Amino acid sequence: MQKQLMDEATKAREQAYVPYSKFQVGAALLMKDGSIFHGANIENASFGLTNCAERTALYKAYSEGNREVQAISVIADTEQPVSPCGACRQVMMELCGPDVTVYLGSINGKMVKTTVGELLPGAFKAGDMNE
Ligand SMILES: O=c1ccn([C@H]2C[C@H](O)[C@@H](CO)O2)c(=O)[nH]1
Ligand SMILES: [Zn+2]
Repeated sequence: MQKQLMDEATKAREQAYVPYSKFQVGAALLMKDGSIFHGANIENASFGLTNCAERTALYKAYSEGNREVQAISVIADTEQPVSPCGACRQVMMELCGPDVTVYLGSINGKMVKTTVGELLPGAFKAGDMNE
């Protein structure tokens, strides 16, 4: 299962639009109904507008009306398994919750299995806001 989901993320990575960093990242979501969503990083000349692979995949799934994420995989050309940025960790927490499995990989074959909660302990949540 994890190998298959990593393969899906590897496929997604090919669609990265990365004229600035040349750093391709792919993500894949396995939904509870068995369907797969793909995401790649999409950069912009205004660098801050860049969207990471993880958020691309999550926004695609939500936009298509599928909110039931079972597992996430992310892959890039890194020495160690790729580490999602803070923004993606925050979005994963809100859209998936802490218990969803996350597979982080490198194209060199290294992989770690973690969870959204482990990636963002002490996350800020909607319930933290006072009325
Ligand atoms: O987990 C990560 C880390 C980085 N990036 C992208 C953002 C940018 O396009 C490039 C360099 O930061 O990699 C992702 O998509 N996901
Ligand atoms: Zn990110």
